[in-house]
Amino acid sequence: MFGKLLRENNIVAGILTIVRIYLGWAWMSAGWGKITGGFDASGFLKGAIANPVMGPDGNMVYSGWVSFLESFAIPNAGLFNFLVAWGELLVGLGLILGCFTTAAAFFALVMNFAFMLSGTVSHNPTDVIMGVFIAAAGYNAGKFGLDRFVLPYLRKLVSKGKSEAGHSISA
Ligand SMILES: COC1=C(OC)C(=O)C(C/C=C(\C)CC/C=C(\C)CC/C=C(\C)CC/C=C(\C)CC/C=C(\C)CC/C=C(\C)CC/C=C(\C)CC/C=C(\C)CC/C=C(\C)CCC=C(C)C)=C(C)C1=O
Repeated sequence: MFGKLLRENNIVAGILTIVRIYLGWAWMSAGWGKITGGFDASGFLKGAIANPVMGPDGNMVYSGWVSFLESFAIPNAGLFNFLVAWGELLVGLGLILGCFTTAAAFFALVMNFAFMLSGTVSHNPTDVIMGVFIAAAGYNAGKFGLDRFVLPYLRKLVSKGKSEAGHSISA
């Protein structure tokens, strides 16, 4: 019942539009700041490895993640500087405009979890709460946005492609 309300109700769509724009603005300005300010994640990554998240027993909780940072993220810091800065900007734009909203919310969550696993709390948990509602609402979160036009257009394009493929097979 709650799922249906989230995914179909117009008032919920209106509330999610406000949440989307608020969250999108935060992502977009963070990304824009990184792109224009020259961003280097390597200091943060080294810090995350030196001070990993510890459990109550004094052991590392996310040792697999720390290995990933050490063996893949640090040697490819240039790639992550690009991915994080532009990812933040695009996710922000997508959420503000309501364009590919579900995909934008999904990638926002990927980044929130990457930051939290690296030991930063900041406003990641509240971003996650907003992101989960936006992603769970699917089309309804972008109903008052570009998704209203973009998704039906893409659906038409795909079904046209499918029927053309069908013709060529049967011909
Ligand atoms: C509070 O948090 C925090 C931050 O701060 C927000 C931070 O920084 C940081 C600091 C961060 C660092 C120092 C980096 C740390 C690095 C790591 C931990 C390494 C590991 C990192 C990762 C694994 C993350 C990697 C990044 C990923 C996966 C993100 C990738 C993102 C994308 C590819 C973008 C996806 C976006 C989508 C899908 C939305 C796209 C939609 C748009 C752009 C809309 C555009 C629309 C238009 C332009 C309009 C045009 C219209 C169109 C197209 C439609 C046409 C219409 C028709 C009808 C045809 C921390 C810690 C933090 O704790």
